[in-house]
Amino acid sequence: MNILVTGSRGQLGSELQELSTRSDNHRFFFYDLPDLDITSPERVAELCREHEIEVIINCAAYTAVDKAESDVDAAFRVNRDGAAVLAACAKERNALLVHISTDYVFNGKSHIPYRETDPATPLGVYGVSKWEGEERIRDIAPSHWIIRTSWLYSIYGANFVKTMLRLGAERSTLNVVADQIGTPTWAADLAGALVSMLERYDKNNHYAGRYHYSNEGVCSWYDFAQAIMELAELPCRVVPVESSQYPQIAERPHYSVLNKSAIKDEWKLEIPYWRVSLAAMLEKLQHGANKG
Ligand SMILES: NC(=O)C1=CN([C@@H]2O[C@H](COP(=O)(O)OP(=O)(O)OC[C@H]3O[C@@H](n4cnc5c(N)ncnc54)[C@H](OP(=O)(O)O)[C@@H]3O)[C@@H](O)[C@H]2O)C=CC1
Ligand SMILES: Cc1cn([C@H]2C[C@H](O)[C@@H](COP(=O)(O)OP(=O)(O)O[C@H]3O[C@@H](C)C(=O)[C@@H](O)[C@H]3O)O2)c(=O)[nH]c1=O
Repeated sequence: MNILVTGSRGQLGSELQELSTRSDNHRFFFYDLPDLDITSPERVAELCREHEIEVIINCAAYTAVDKAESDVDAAFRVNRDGAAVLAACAKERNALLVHISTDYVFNGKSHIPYRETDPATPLGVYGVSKWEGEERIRDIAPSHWIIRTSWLYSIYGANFVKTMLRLGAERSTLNVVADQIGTPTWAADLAGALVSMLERYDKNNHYAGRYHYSNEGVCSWYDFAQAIMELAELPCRVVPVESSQYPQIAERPHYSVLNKSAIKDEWKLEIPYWRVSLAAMLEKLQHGANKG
């Protein structure tokens, strides 16, 4: 199949690029700004025509959670309107749209892992813009997978793991919130899951579905930071604090663990435990693979 990957220089897009070199079954076409702006219907249509695209994987997004609170129009333009543009193009071409969304569509009031059918009531602009993007896709594209994930990190780009490694090397103590609970996800695992699903995708069988995917297990950002320091053997002491002691512009959900039963049962995926994946990512970084 011919697959277009948007936002290809981000964390997930870069992991897909790395994986694509090992896939003989598909032809991947990777695009990011400025060559492809997903808010341009003309450019999206042109590239899809040129490469005879059958699947679009949308990794493009506005992901700056705090900045989105003041940069509202930009967040909605990419996360809602860009998603709608891709959905319209997928419909026109009879193509599958694989769209990535977030645990931040939930308000965090639950105490059991969120299912795909649980109501979305996002707390901030980023979450609302991603939720509205999901809704546009459901309304427009007959064939789509909406895949919600959480706490992504990668050797590529900027993320919490790299921030902790940097701060851990500079400081002797670090305050990290312990009352926000979720699950980290190595973007390499998510990329692998997407490719594995696409290997088994039947393009004659239109399907609209929503799935949750993260690594296995549960932790707070504090636990995550603690594990990073331990595995990277950094002497920094991580101090657990409440969200109120670490003021941020956007409110984050206190609990955003995702229930992954649907994707595991339907696609027979084996998902690694978050600490195992963290160790694998750090190992890769240690071997000089730090990208961006
Ligand atoms: N990061 C996380 O923790 C999580 C992310 N997600 C979701 O997963 C997906 C992938 O995230 P991740 O890889 O971390 O994202 P990144 O922020 O690493 O990458 C997003 C990419 O999209 C590009 N982009 C931004 N605007 C446009 C546009 N208008 N047209 C085309 N490309 C654009 C960005 O370019 P530039 O950098 O130049 O702006 C960047 O290269 C996103 O949908 C995100 O919402 C879900 C849960 C957690
Ligand atoms: C750097 C730092 C962060 N924190 C807190 C802030 C925040 O609550 C949490 C994580 O910080 P970040 O800024 O990396 O988190 P954030 O940008 O909220 O990460 C989110 O990004 C979007 C795109 C998603 O979709 C989410 O799944 C999630 O990954 O850790 C500390 O407590 N101490 C620190 O020193």
